[in-house]
Amino acid sequence: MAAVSLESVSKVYPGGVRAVSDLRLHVRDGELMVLLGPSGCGKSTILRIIAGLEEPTSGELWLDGQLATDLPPRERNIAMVFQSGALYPHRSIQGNLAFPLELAGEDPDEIRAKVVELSRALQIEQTLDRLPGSLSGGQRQRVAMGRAIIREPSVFLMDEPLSNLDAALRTDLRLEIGALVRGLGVTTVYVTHDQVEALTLADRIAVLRDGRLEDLGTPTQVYEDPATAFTAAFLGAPQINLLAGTVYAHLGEGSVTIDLGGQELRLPWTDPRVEHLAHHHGFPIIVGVRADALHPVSDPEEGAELTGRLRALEYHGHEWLAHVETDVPVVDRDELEAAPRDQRETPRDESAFLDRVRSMLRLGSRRAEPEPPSDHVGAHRRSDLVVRLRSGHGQKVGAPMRLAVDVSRVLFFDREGRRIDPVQR
Ligand SMILES: Nc1ncnc2c1ncn2[C@@H]1O[C@H](COP(=O)(O)OP(=O)(O)OP(=O)(O)O)[C@@H](O)[C@H]1O
Repeated sequence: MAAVSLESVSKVYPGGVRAVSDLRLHVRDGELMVLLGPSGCGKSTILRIIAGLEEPTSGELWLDGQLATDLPPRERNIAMVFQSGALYPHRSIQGNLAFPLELAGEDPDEIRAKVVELSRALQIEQTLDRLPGSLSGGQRQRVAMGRAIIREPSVFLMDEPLSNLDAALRTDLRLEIGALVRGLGVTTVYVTHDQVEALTLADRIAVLRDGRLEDLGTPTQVYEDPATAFTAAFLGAPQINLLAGTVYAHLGEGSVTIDLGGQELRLPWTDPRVEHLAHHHGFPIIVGVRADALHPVSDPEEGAELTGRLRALEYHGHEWLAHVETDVPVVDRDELEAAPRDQRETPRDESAFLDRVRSMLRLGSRRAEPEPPSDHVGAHRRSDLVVRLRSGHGQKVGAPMRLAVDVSRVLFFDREGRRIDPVQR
């Protein structure tokens, strides 16, 4: 039985903003579900609907098998922590933690015991007699979590609880939140736009885009086997390379090639993805290649190679990132935004396809190159491939670079951004 079920839930705010669209999501009992997506995709609205702070426009909410759509918030047995959990400034930390139990009329000795136990788990036992004003941001957030969880809610909701903390503290507290909610076995829905938080914390991640569920799976499923190009681009740093290609099935030769504007990748018939790719013969697709699926080599295998010129080398401490200029048309994530889904191009109508793809995913960080000079083909935008290197040793900026492509890890998406071969869930 799902502890929290949203059945076809939609939310349209007064004024017409559609924040959530036809969402079906089942959070299992004891599960830590992370809602991940860019700003404005509806994450907080979903959390507020679960808490009862917002009414869905349509659809149903079920809590522990009971229809809860119209249940008042206080009858839901749900606790919520926000970005900066507000504390009572004139009550000690002990008083803040005890407050929900005092309200519930619990025995003072039991309250004291619970407060001490929880403050130990949250590593704030030395602060119990102090006022919130004297605590660090991280300690205050620990108290806020403790206060929310002390009355043992059946569902724990967290809305970006770490976003106001510095990086080191975020890492510490992230680990502690995971340990705490798993230790207590409380069903938790955790909202963030930080992919690292999502990947490290979640049992499952629900990726949201424009109020819709884009993908749902364990961290490894959504990272390694993403259902859409949007998910692939949202998860992972550096961001996945998204290339525009065209599929050609060669029945005689027994292979499928992906034409990448002058360069090509080849898949033998033995590759299980070929069967699905062959249906797209003559059509443009999106090819996703993670930075660590590319390796500089002197003698790559035919059909698993991309060539270019090393334009820049970036030192990141634990790794180097090579920016390799190629003639491969790169799909620019900055320009990807919601595309109309009823639009259809004819095969090989690549410039229309690219225009659409550019307007499909709007997420990101990588800056587009200036418009291509005249020796570039068609309307394609030429840009860099990003390659992860363990060492920059021996690499010379400006030199030609041959890259072996780990074709088994390449992801193929149709022009709507959906995976061409079926994902495993
Ligand atoms: N009370 C409201 N009235 C009208 N529109 C709203 C209201 N609350 C949110 N919205 C809109 O609904 C959409 C979803 O907002 P929501 O806060 O749920 O997204 P989010 O993913 O949590 O964003 P963020 O990460 O920036 O907090 C946005 O377009 C937002 O402007």
